[in-house]
Parts: sequence; structure tokens; C-alpha cells
Amino acid sequence: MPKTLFEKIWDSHMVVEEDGRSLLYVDRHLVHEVTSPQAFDGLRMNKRTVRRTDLTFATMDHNVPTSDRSLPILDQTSSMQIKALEKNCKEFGITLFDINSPNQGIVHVIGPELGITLPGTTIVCGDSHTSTHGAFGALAFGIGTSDVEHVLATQCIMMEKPKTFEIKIQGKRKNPHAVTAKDIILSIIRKIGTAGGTGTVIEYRGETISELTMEQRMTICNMSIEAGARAGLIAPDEKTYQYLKGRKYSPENYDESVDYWRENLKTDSSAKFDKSFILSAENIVPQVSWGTNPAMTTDVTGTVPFPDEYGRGNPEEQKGAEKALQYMNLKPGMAITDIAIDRVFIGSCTNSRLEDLTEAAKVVQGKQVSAKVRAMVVPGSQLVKKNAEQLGLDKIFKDAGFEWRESGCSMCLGMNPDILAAGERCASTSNRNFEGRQGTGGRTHLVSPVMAAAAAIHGHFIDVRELDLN
Ligand SMILES: CC(C)[C@H](C(=O)O)[C@@H](O)C(=O)O
Ligand code: SF4
Repeated sequence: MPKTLFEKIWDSHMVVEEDGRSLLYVDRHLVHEVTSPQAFDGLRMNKRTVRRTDLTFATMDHNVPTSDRSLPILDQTSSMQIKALEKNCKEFGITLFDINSPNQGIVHVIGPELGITLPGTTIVCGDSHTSTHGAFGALAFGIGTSDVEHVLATQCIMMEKPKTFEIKIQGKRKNPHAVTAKDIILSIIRKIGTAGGTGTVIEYRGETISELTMEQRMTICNMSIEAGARAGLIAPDEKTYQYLKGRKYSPENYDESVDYWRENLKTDSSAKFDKSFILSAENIVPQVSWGTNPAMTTDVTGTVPFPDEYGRGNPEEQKGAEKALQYMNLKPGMAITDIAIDRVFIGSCTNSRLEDLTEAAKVVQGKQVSAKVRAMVVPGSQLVKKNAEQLGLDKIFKDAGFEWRESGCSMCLGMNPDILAAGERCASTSNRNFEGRQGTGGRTHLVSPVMAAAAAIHGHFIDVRELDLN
């Protein structure tokens, strides 16, 4: 029977099936400080060990400060979670990339760059954006803390089989430097909605996807979760194999692995998906979110919508838009390019890799951050930071007036000192614009790295297609 890529990986990892649920074998378990303390406590209470310490990797990313790391961590919860992770990894024998490690970083950035993320594998992590790893043709699920404990103890996870969802993106973007992977995924979520992918694993396909680099594919898969999906997936190809070659944890018999991946990791041409959605890349323009979920997004050339227009007869949607506009302090009909911003955050597991920073630096080079804006760049990992510094990107950003930080989740979410003050408006390259996400009362506009960089310079959004970005 013809199978989708998802079905192939699923079937090759299924241990048993019972009452509609399956026990899946887990190839890689990634662990961070926020969702693991109770899981380790559970192991201790039940006198269990970690089944496969060699397949379990931990780092600290959510709570770590991104400024001077020699200073003590003042927040009690953060400090406790970081200490707990150190102690737990030591006690249970797990590899930890701690705050001083040259490999520390956001868990979804370091997995791929260390070659822990591999095609055809199952990967889990107590974190919703685990979907990022799907860019490598890995079946990667975010799991809850009780599942973290179960995986630590057994290296397996119990799950209901998701449905399959094909999202095909056809054609070429007119201006690929200005219309980025972030704009593609925001356009998709805007069209299918935040529940559009519920209960499914999305496979992104089509000419546009094949043309994306690995880092751009990660941006797409990263936000699958914002469309409600369980995971996002892209079939591996030569770019994938090239990217992973020679990484720290990539397989030793690399060529043999590639032969196997080439042979086995594709959706069969006659395989059927449960659901399909097709989008043309030609008409996508730079996107800016105006509301409090990622589907509340529009073209940079557009205006803030009228709630009744946005709701299209659905009273719930209309009410949601009214509430969002009130929180965001925006007036319907206002041009997106007239929205003035106070802060800029370039970072997060969506957009903090080397290419993101390189593209943003092109916009910033030789310019100055608007006097009304405070802007920061937070590389996704220490390795990204080091590579960016080797290219002189830090200097470009600092000369323009940006803060250049240590790696971590930072202002993507308010769990560390990098937060918005109430009422502050931020152009952010992260993935969630929920109320209070970047600090209580803070207002988030989701955008691409080039849009965020341009907003820092101009103090408001601009149509980045007008810039010379080549
Ligand atoms: C803290 C963690 C559980 C959370 C997640 O699962 O996504 C965080 O990473 C986020 O982005 O909101
Ligand atoms: S960068 Fe943001 S979205 Fe990604 S793992 Fe950290 S908090 Fe979650």
C-alpha cells in the first residue's frame, strides 16, 4: 500500500497498538529546564532510571539571562529550575549543554546544529515547538511533563495516531529576500486558522518548499503548532544531507545513512492524505500580525481589519478581533505601515539562526536604530553567536544601536529578564503574539527578521520589498 512519509516513520517506530493508541519508540529525547523537574522527581519517587541516557540531551534555554552570565540569576523559579536540571542530569547521567557550554542554546536550534536531529527519526521534547525538527524529515512531537517522565523511563511514548495533512506551496516567490519563510508560514496560518491543522501531522510539499534552505524549512515547521497541528514534516533531500554532514552527533557511517534516507524517506506518489491545502507562493507579500493569535495577520500593504469584516459573519471571530484590537490598541482601517513600535526582538526558535541574522544585518548595515526604538538580537545558540561574530554581524548590529545578547529564548516569552513593559509594542520574529506573551500588557507583532530589522530603523513597519536586499 502506498504510504505518506509520516506513515512510514510512524509504522517503523510502532511497538504495539492498543485501543486506538500506539506505543512509539523514541529515537531522541530533548530536555529543557522548564518541563523536566517534575518528570525527574517522578523517576526518583518510583526508583526508576533513565532508560537511554545516550539518546537523551538537555539544555537550558527558557530561563537563562541573555546579558552578563557571570551574574547570579535573581528570579527564584528560574534559578531553581536551572539548578534542578544540572543536578538531575548529573544524577541520571544525561548529557547537558549548560549555561557555560559552547553548545548551549534554544533546544530546537541546537538539535539540528549538533546533528542530534536526523531524518526518519522520532524526536520528542517537553516543548510545543519540537515541530521545528520536522524540517529534517524527523517525526517530532511536543509532549507534556508526564510524558517526559514516561519517555525518560521507557524511551517510548503512548500516542493516538494523527491524521495526515498535505500543504502544497507552489510557484516562486517574487522577492525571496523580502518574502521570507516566515511570511509563507504566517500566510498559511492566516488562511487555515489556528485550528486548521488540529489532530494532524502536516507535510509541507511543493516547489517552494524544495527551494528553501534548511534554516528556512525550520521556520516553516516551527510554526506548525500555531496552526494547531501535532507536528510538521518536510521530506529530506540533498540539502538536508549536506546540512547534517559532519555535525557533532551525525552518524559515523554517514554515507550509508544517506543511502537509506534517500531510499526510504519520501511520500509515495500515489499515497493519499486525509486533508490537503494548496497555496501559491507568487502572491505572498511580507506579513505582519495585528492581533493576539498568529492567524490575526495581514499584508504589510494592508490595514488593520474591521472586526465584522474579519469575523465574516462568525460572532465568535468578530468578538475575538474586537478584544484583540482593544488589547493591541489599534484602530480598524489604520495602515499597517503607520503602526509605530517601541521594541524590536530578533530571536527565538523561529528566527534566530545564522541566515536570519545575516538577512536582518543587510537591512541594518550602515543605518541607525530609530531614537524611539530599543532593539535587540538574541542568537539562537552559542554556535550561531560565534558564527555570526566571525562574519562581523555583531558589529553591524551594535554599530546600528542594537543590543547583542547571549543565546536563549529571551523575549519570545516572559520567563527571563527580557520582557516588554505594559503597553510597549514590539516587532518580534518569534511565533506567538498571545496577550502578555512577551510581558504583562506587552503587544507583539509577529514578523520576519528583515521586517523586524526595518521596523527598528524606521520606527514603524515598511514594505521591505522596497529595500535592496540582494
Ligand atoms: C515553556 C514551554 C512549555 C513552552 C512550549 O511548550 O511551547 C514554550 O517553549 C513556549 O514557546 O511557549
Ligand atoms: S524560543 Fe520561544 S517558542 Fe521557542 S522554545 Fe523558547 S519560548 Fe518556546
